[in-house]
Parts: sequence; structure tokens; C-alpha cells
Amino acid sequence: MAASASSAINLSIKPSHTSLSWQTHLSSTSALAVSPLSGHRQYPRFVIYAVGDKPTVLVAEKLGEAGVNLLKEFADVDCSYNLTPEELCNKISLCDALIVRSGTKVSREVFESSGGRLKVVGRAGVGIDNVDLAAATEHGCLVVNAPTANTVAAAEHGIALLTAMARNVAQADASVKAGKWLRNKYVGVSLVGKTLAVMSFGKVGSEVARRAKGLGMHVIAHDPYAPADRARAIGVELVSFDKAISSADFISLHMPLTPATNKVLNDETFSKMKKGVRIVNVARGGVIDEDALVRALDAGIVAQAALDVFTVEPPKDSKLVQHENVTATPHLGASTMEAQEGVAIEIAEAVVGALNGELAATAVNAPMVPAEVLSELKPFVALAEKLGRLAVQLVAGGSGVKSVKVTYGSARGPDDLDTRLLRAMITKGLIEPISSSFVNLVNADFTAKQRGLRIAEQRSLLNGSPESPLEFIQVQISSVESKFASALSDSGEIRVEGRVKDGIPHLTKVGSFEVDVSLEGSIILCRQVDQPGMIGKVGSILSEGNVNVSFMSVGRVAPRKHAVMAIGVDDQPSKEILKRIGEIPAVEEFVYLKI
Ligand SMILES: NC(=O)c1ccc[n+]([C@@H]2O[C@H](COP(=O)([O-])OP(=O)(O)OC[C@H]3O[C@@H](n4cnc5c(N)ncnc54)[C@H](O)[C@@H]3O)[C@@H](O)[C@H]2O)c1
Ligand SMILES: O=C(O)[C@H](O)COP(=O)(O)O
Repeated sequence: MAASASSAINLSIKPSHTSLSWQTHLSSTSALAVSPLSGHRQYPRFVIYAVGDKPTVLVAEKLGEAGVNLLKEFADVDCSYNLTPEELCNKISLCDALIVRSGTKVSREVFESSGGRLKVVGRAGVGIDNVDLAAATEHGCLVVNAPTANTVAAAEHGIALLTAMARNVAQADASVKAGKWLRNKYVGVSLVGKTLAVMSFGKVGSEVARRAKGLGMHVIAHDPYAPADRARAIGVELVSFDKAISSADFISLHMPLTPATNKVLNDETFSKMKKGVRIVNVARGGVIDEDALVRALDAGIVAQAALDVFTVEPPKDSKLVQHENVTATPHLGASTMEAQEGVAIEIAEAVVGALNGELAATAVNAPMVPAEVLSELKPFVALAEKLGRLAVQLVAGGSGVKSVKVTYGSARGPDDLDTRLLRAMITKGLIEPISSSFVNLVNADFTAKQRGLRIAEQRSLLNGSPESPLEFIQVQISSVESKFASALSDSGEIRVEGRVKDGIPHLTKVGSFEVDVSLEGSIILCRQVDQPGMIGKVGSILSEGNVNVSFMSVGRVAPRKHAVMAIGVDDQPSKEILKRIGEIPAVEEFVYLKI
């Protein structure tokens, strides 16, 4: 009887084997359909940066000094502005983190060019439409932003554009400088008593609404996701999209650019607006069909527009920018001294935290798990990954893992247990030993889906104290053969179950056999005919091979029948030692598993 296993090397920047870092990783072999036994190839390790070394952070756009200084305390900082896309791709493989504002496209090519080294993209601002989030997630790269520090600046700029537009400030200024004195031409319109439709009632939208109320405007808002009571609290009524655009004298746009908001103002929606409406956009250029806006301006449907943002920035030969009823600024919404310092500190802290393996509060493409939940789940996170690793190593060659069932035994109510982190770690344990992928909290679900690996979760509600979040975790792989038949449950699935004892993960069940072995080092599982002297025989073979035994446990169905022995070992036994264990006459099957 032969035994083997795939290897899994943790290269987390944290020293512990399984840290709570979002970026624990990786190494090893082929595809899920390939057995860990056959087709075992070793991939070279890659290390983000060795403990003691500094990571490298590329700052690709101007960032406030306080933020740069903060980064320098922790990392080597390369401030290289105005890089071409090619230059960025060339540099990125030398960088652990990249910080950008809205002027840099962080495309799929950037992630592909990074060769796996880029672990964090920091967007020094709110909008992440310039970052290819799908590509970031696929590459396990965390994206963080700085969502709060420029809110007031953007709202103030929106109000500045609103008032300047209503009173033709920019046009009048240009004409005075050109030596003209056109008092009749630049008669404006008043704001007081007019209806302002705030399109999207998020951070900036609600601050604009608050300020517009102060100017005596009647403010309505449209936002399918905003709570009505938050709007009511500042005297704003939430209305439908059509009602908002058709009843407004002024429209101010504050939505993110997404497929749903792309060109949301277009020929059709302009035709529903009041004739003479005035539009402010400090959100994103792409939410307006710019050609349609030119047509609406020419037709007098839109009397004026004040725009800080454009579909292409800077806009080239734009009829829109040149239109006499348009006021334009070069994406200045976030550009106040105060906002830029705030954004720089906010993003530097987020990037440093992420490089340290912390789950960033402003992560855009990873689930946020509160600190209290994290600390409570810590030992179970380690257990989850180890059970995944064990289960997949029990799959026989040629069997493709497609369907995994995870059962969480807990006395807590279903809403009281956040399993996203546990599921991610089980996924990591299942995939990493048999693939070249590295899996972390960012890409676990994506990687599983991409491999056609379905992970179903269920709860087993237990009586007892809900003080501990979990009693046990059980991982079952169905529709596969096992290289250790005793690991199959009565219903034919590979089944392993574990618990945390004194903070240490333990394997407590294999198939139908109860065992108890701490999940440290590696494990030999051995089925034998239950008889005296077996522990001694196996133990002495291991000691002859200088293999230190950390734990031993025997589970049996009945005396003198079949028993499963679980042996924890600190050192890897040689092939010869494993062969000798397999040759003990009472041993029916055995397997060596690396945790
Ligand atoms: N011009 C600038 O310099 C500048 C500065 C800051 C923010 N911004 C931009 O302003 C926008 C808003 O920023 P924020 O900080 O208020 O963001 P936010 O996330 O706080 O608010 C966005 C709001 O949009 C709503 N929304 C999402 N999808 C929607 C949809 N399909 N239709 C309608 N509403 C939808 C959300 O419910 C949310 O309330 C973003 O596009 C951001 O990039 C620009
Ligand atoms: O989304 C944002 O935060 C703003 O558009 C600001 O962009 P900027 O950082 O390029 O000024």
C-alpha cells in the first residue's frame, strides 16, 4: 500500500501557518480534476517580500505629502507620475502596492503584468471605475479606496458649479477679461424656490442636498438604494427617476459609474425633462451621453450644464466643452488642500494595513469582517483551511472535485455566524494543494466558481452554549473516490470533521471513525484490524525513521474489528518508512497527508 500527498506551503507575510490575513497563499500543482497523487508538479515559490524587507509602493499620481510620508515609514515608495500604460505595466512587477487617483487606468494588463506580486491597489478617492475590479479579484489583488475624505470637497464644488452656472460667472469673467461689459447678456436665474433633483443620495449627494436646502431650494432626490428616513431627516423627498428628472429645474448627478448608470442621461431621458433645465455633473462623465447633451443644449431643452467630469479626460476637441452654455472644470471636485491631505492619509493607512495582512475597512472587492468577529473566528479559520486540505488529499487519482458540502455545527442562530471567511479558507485548503492558484479572501469564491467547484454550506443547530461561535466543522466531498476508503461516510462522501480544543484545531472524525488528533505537522491515517500492539509497531517504525510523533488516536467501530489510527507527525516520513508501515500485516490501508 502506497501513500502520498500534495504539499502546501504557506507564504503569508505573517509568520503563522494560517494567519487571519486576507492574503495567505500558496503553492503547488495542477488542476482540480487531477489527483494530488498523480500529476504532482512543484511550482517555484514566490514571496511578496520576506519578513524584514520593505514592500514597494508605486504612487502613480500626485498624493498629499502626509500620505507619502506615512507610506515611507513602512515601504519603499516610488512616486512616478504620468506613466504611459506600457511604462506602468513594465514597472508593476516590481511593486507590492499601487496607489492611483482617477487619472490612471488600472487595467487587466496591469494585473497580468504584475506576475502575482501586486497585492493591493489603493484608489486615493472614491470612484473605482478606473480599476478593473474583476481582474483585480481574479488575481487575488485587494482594492481599497478612500471613500470619505473628499466628500465635502466634491459637494462644495457641486454647489460652486450650481451657483456659478446660474449666474454665468465663468462666461462673464471671460468676457470682462476680453474687454467687454455685457450686463444684459449675463442675466442669470435665481436658485431660491427652484426644484433641485439630486440624482443619487450617497455621501456627496446628501451633502449637496443639505447645502442646497440652505440656499432655499426645494430638494428632491432619486436613489433606489438610499433609506427614505435618511433623506426625510434633512427634508428631502425620495422620488422615482422619472419624477425627479421631469420636475426639476436643476439636476445634480451623484451616482457611481456602473453599467446601470452608464449614459443614464441620454436622448430619451433629456426629452422627459422640463425645457430649460440646468445640469451639474461632479460624478462621472460617463453617466451622461455627451453627444445627446450637446443636442439637448442646442435644442434648448437643457439651458446650461456645469461639468467637472468627462467621458474621456482630458476631453479632446469636445463640442460639449466648447458650447457657450457649458461651464467646465478639469475634474476638480476632490481638489482642495484639505481633501487631498485627508485622502492621502486615508489611502496610505488602508494600503499599509492591507500590506500588513489586515482586512481593510475600505476594501472594495473583499468581504468585510468586523474585528470582534475575526478574533472569535481565528482558531476556526485555521481549522477550516486544514480540513479543506485534508479532504482534498483524500481524493483518489482521476476524481474531479466538483461538489463540497460544509456543515457548521453551532448553538448560535443562523444570523449570528458569518461564514464567509470560513468558506474562503476551506476553499483555499481544497484548491491550493492541487493547483497553481493561490487563494485568499478576495478571490476564493471566484476561484471556486471558475473551477466549477460548488461549495454548499449548511448549519447544524446544536443545543448548548452559544458562547463559542462553532462546535465543529464538517467537510464532505461527494461523487469522488477516496484513496483511503475508510474516509467515506455511509452515504459515500469523503468526510472529515474537526473541532477546536484549547485554541488548537483537531481532526475529530474521518468517515465514520471518531479520532482525535491535533492538526499540526502532518498526519498518517491507517486502518487496521483492531488488535494489541499496533500502536507500538507503527510507533517503533516511525522512531527508527527519526519521525517524531506528536499525537496518536485510535477510533474503532467495535473491539477487534476495524480501527482507524490517526498519527500526528512532526517530520515527513521517508518512502521506505511509509512502505514498512503498509507492510504490517494487520494494516489494511493507510495514507500520509500534509496539513
Ligand atoms: N468630481 C470629483 O472630483 C468627485 C469627488 C468625489 C466623488 N466623485 C464621484 O461622485 C460619485 C458619488 O460619490 P459618493 O462618495 O457620494 O459615493 P457613495 O457611494 O456615497 O454614493 C453613491 C450613491 O449612488 C447610489 N447608486 C448606486 N447605483 C445607483 C443607480 N444605479 N442609480 C442611482 N443611484 C445609484 C448609491 O445608492 C449611493 O447612495 C461617484 O461617482 C464618485 O466617483 C467625484
Ligand atoms: O472619485 C473621486 O474620488 C473623485 O473623482 C476624485 O478623483 P481624483 O482623485 O482624480 O481627483
